[in-house]
Amino acid sequence: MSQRPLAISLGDPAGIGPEIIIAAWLARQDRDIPAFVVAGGANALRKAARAFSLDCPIEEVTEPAAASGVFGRALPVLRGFDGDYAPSAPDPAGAKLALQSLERATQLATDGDASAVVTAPIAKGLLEQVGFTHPGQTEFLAAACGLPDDASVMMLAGPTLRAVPLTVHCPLAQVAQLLSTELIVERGRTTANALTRDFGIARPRLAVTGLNPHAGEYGKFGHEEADVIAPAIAALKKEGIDASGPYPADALFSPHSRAGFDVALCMYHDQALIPVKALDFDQGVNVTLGLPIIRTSPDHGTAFDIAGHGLANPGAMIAALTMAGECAARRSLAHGNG
Ligand SMILES: NC(=O)C1=CN([C@@H]2O[C@H](COP(=O)(O)OP(=O)(O)OC[C@H]3O[C@@H](n4cnc5c(N)ncnc54)[C@H](O)[C@@H]3O)[C@@H](O)[C@H]2O)C=CC1
Ligand SMILES: NCC(=O)COP(=O)(O)O
Repeated sequence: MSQRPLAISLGDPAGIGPEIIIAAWLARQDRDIPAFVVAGGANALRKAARAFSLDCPIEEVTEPAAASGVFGRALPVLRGFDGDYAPSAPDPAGAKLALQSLERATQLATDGDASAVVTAPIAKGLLEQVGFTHPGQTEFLAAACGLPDDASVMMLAGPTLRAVPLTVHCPLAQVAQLLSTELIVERGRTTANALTRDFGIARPRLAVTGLNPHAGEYGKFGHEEADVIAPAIAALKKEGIDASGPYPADALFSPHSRAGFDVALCMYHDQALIPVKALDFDQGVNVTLGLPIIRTSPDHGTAFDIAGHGLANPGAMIAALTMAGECAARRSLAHGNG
């Protein structure tokens, strides 16, 4: 296992980020969670621990390398910037802290000082108000790695199902125009490579959904399956990738069908995220594929409605930390650092 810590961004301090980070630290021994360091926000985390009367000492560190030594006795937090803890009351100051933390945690990974970045939830609309210009963190991370926004691919992964939305944060009305054979081939290729590199699946099986009801019903309910999706599947197969479909999306997530693939490539956000969250909400991980760095995140959002109430389940954050650690170990082994 790599000795470098995982870097966690705080997320929006008005959301459930602080409480699930603290809960994950408290579970570190029981759940065998790799050492992590939070990028900034020591005051906010200290106040959150106090608000829940949790025994979570916060220790500020100046270097990420110090985090692994601290992790057993205290939650290590990188010194540098801070803010307040006001659960359920999002404001621009909190959004600014969330952005600073995201930028710093990402930099730790791109500089090689952290083995992966794990992001706590942010509210994209609020972040935009303080200068965030990307649709989401998935695209921000690609840019931080010096790649075009569309180089990164979002995958939602739980114990039961993995699913990739091929189009993500866009109006549903634009999905059909945004889909192209090239986009499906590129994202399918990135997904297949990442499942091999980071998840150890030698020959991943990709099941591709249709866009329309009944995958178009022989053209009666739409033509994207024949015009755009089937040619992409043929091109992926030609590259030696085990892709099949297009399948009617309504039946693809049944237990019978799930046994036959490693990942579903879905045409739009909700087609992919609804089944993963319905099946695995408290263990669902959002993982970014196609980058030189590893990034995971819990599948859920800021949950402003329950922040500060002690209702947040830390399971998805713990799963994100565990998955990041496993992917980092796999990359480290592949580089001969085992
Ligand atoms: N990875 C990220 O940074 C993500 C951020 N978001 C952002 O979060 C904000 C709120 O989005 P919503 O659609 O309301 O989704 P949400 O996931 O924040 O909340 C949906 C529902 O699930 C509940 N919930 C969420 N996480 C929970 C947990 N760990 N334990 C117990 N209950 C939980 C909430 O209380 C709420 O009722 C948006 O601004 C969105 O941009 C949404 C998804 C992912
Ligand atoms: N619905 C997933 C989501 O909003 C997470 O997006 P990102 O910030 O990880 O790109």
